[in-house]
Amino acid sequence: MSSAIINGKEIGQEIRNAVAERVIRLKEQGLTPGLAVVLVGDNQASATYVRNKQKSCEAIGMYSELIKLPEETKQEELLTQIQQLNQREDIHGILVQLPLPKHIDEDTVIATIAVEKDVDGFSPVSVGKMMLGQETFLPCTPFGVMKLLEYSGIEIAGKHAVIVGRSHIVGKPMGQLLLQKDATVTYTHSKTPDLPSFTKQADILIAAVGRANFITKEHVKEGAVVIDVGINRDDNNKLCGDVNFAEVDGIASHITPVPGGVGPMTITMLLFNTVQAAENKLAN
Ligand SMILES: Nc1nc(=O)c2c([nH]1)NC[C@@H]1CN(c3ccc(C(=O)N[C@@H](CCC(=O)O)C(=O)O)cc3)C=[N+]21
Repeated sequence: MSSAIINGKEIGQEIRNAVAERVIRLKEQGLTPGLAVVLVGDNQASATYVRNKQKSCEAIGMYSELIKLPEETKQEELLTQIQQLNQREDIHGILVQLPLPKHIDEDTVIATIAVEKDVDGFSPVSVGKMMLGQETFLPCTPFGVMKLLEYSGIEIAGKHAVIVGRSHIVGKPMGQLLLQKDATVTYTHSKTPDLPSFTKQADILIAAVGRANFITKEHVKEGAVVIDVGINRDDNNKLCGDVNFAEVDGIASHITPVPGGVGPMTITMLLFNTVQAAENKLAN
């Protein structure tokens, strides 16, 4: 029997519809939620992502503004831009598209974003609050995965979640959010010896390694829920995840496809956070 497909496009759309309703309520009160996306340089993939984010904003009636800066932008200039966005009344969320050019220090840039506008949830204060279980913007990709699990009726408490990958923006926060829902969490990564001996124990397996088709049938226990966070290009330049879908299909109970799984949820939760930021401003 083949695995149940967790449809991120569909679940994302359902959440976006609810977010669109909140946009209407805000507009009735004279406030249009606004997202600023800062793009430095001309990375082709980044340009595509940014366009998708803007289109998604417009589709639900939000305002979005692209601040496009040249590759050779100095760090100081970028920081000044962010400080200006921090001050703006019409901008509620700020996203600085990563990666940034090598001469710019990402940590410094992200730490400059006002915490109440940090809709990516990447700033040190946001991360600290998340760790403490305090109210804050959650990073969009792990937040989106939590929504996928919730909408698919997958129980988390008491389950063994194994994370493959320890990035600041996916792996680390993903484990934290699952832990907060009472999963037992194991972190694995590129230096983990005998990876399958760990991943084979997973009730919920999160693949966030960034290597095409890296997770194969040897890694997966019968009946596991497999969440594929990867966005890679295979040898034929086709979009694919970290999981070898064809191999794992039928072993997993549930699996997310790429495209149409986690990706659309990342953008959905960005919209969600931005509307929340606007609502917070109205409340304060
Ligand atoms: N500050 C910052 N925040 C981010 O959230 C951020 C970032 N920088 N840098 C780049 C990554 C990548 N990312 C994606 C979001 C959605 C899809 C997505 O919607 N993917 C579609 C397919 C899109 C396609 O066809 O190419 C899918 O999986 O179905 C992909 C990738 C956000 N990122």
